[in-house]
Amino acid sequence: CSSKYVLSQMHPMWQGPLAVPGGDRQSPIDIVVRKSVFDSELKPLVTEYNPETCQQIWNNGYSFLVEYDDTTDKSTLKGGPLQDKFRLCQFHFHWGESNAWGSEHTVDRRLFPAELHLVHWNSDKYSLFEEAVMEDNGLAVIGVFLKVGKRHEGLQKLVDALPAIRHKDSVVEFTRFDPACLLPVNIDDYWTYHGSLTTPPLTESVTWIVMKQHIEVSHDQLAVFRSLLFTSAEEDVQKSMVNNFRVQQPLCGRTIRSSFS
Ligand SMILES: NS(=O)(=O)c1ncc[nH]1
Ligand SMILES: [Zn+2]
Repeated sequence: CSSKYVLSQMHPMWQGPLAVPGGDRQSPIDIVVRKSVFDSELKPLVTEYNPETCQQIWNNGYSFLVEYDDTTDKSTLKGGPLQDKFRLCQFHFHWGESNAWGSEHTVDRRLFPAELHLVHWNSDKYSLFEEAVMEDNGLAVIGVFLKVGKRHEGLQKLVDALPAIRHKDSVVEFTRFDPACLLPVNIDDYWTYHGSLTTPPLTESVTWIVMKQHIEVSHDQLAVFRSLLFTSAEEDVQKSMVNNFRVQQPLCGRTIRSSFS
């Protein structure tokens, strides 16, 4: 599936090139439900997250990341489509300037106001994220759609920390946060496919696991996400951190499997 470089004026460079030369398993994509294939061999996902491994929250100039200590197998993911054990290293979100869009993946073209990504790397095969990120089976990212509705009590601790990291490269200590509280009630129903990171280095090393069930956050909670800035404190022009999602990529004949029929 050949790809061409097309850089539009409005294309923010943080997204990296719109297309990766020779990339035939890029993300994000639209999940066409009726074209997904039920795979009865897919197992339930097993997450074992230890809140004690939560370390900091920071603004990296395109999203905010909650980072975990991944020097030991304390917060892990296994099962589902995965053969190995994966270690949680961080989670972050993508969102829009309005509630009408913001997610990276879509379901039958349906957009959600935001999407959570929990990023894990294969600690059975590799010893560092930086190593795993270059390998086919190196990463596993859980995607969870966010809808605007009732306030998410577990998210509020994170929302309250955001004003302290408004600018790019700001970081604050953030501890004892259990990312399991951000997962939907039902994590047995998901779609899975082989894809890539959606931000640089865009490497094709991700087993994507996109949850069918969304979580709800309040309008006000999402508004605080939008109060973050892409820009550092020194820059003259401050740009609000919104629409930090990548454009969708060609499926290139890939099959999306579902864990449910
Ligand atoms: N958005 S993503 O989860 O594909 C990602 N994680 C790290 C870099 N990019
Ligand atoms: Zn992401």
